[in-house]
Amino acid sequence: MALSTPSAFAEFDAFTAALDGRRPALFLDYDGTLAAIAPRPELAVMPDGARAVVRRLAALCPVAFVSGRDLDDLTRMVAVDGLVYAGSHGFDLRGPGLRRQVGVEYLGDLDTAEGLLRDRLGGFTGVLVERKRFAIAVHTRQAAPGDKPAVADAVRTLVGEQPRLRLTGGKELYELRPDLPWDKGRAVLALLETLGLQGADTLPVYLGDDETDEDAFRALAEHGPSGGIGIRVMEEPAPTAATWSLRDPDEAVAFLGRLADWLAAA
Ligand SMILES: O=P(O)(O)OC[C@H]1O[C@H](O[C@H]2O[C@H](CO)[C@@H](O)[C@H](O)[C@H]2O)[C@H](O)[C@@H](O)[C@@H]1O
Repeated sequence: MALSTPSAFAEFDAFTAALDGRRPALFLDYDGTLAAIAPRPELAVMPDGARAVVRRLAALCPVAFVSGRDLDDLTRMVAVDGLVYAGSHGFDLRGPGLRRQVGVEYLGDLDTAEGLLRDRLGGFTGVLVERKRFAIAVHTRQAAPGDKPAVADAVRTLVGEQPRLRLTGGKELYELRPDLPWDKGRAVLALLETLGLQGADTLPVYLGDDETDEDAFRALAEHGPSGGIGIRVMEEPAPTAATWSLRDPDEAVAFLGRLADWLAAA
């Protein structure tokens, strides 16, 4: 686990040298990576400038979004046609000629858990239960600080009662998802295979900011002969399996713009 990683923006020439003549296949996280963190999910809007850069890049190399958001929500927020989108942390995939859902047999478990969470957490002001097709997020960003330990206890108790689901974390949230060996990393590897991007001429590059993105960084670090590059978006150095970093979503957009210029000139 690296603690300090070079900036892919400040050291852009070194970053492009690491591509080693290969075309990047870009995998982009949404919240905290291209959209700044906001008080509520619907307020985390991707700037038009970011959308324009994504459109430019999509004409130059493969681009996919991989997010914890619900697939339809993610697709609506990004609003760029023709891309591959993976929602619910990679359980729900859609793109041109592509449709795959992992864990359909867990939808009933998620429905049950959602009902119980809404019942048990309804008394906590500011706690938001967000249902995605293949995951449930419990947001505590707007909760009273004094309520947060009780919310955490309630979530953990419920997960203990639902052995077919597992708990993951994130920025001011708890998430329940099918207890399957599937995550953003496995979804990215599956996409590389499905989209025919495993050739020696392509290098996967994943941008993300959160603990669920670490699954993708690890998967790419361990990925076959061609490997892959992880870029963690983070304001402070933190342990990460990524090998490069960017400071915040603004810098991520600036980096992607520079990458688009570089690819267009190449
Ligand atoms: O995989 P991502 O695209 O990074 O999605 C992870 C979660 O992002 C959203 O929650 C986070 O962003 C919210 C808006 O900025 C913020 O209010 C919240 O505290 C963050 O945890 C989204 O709502 C979740 O469904 C995603 O799983």
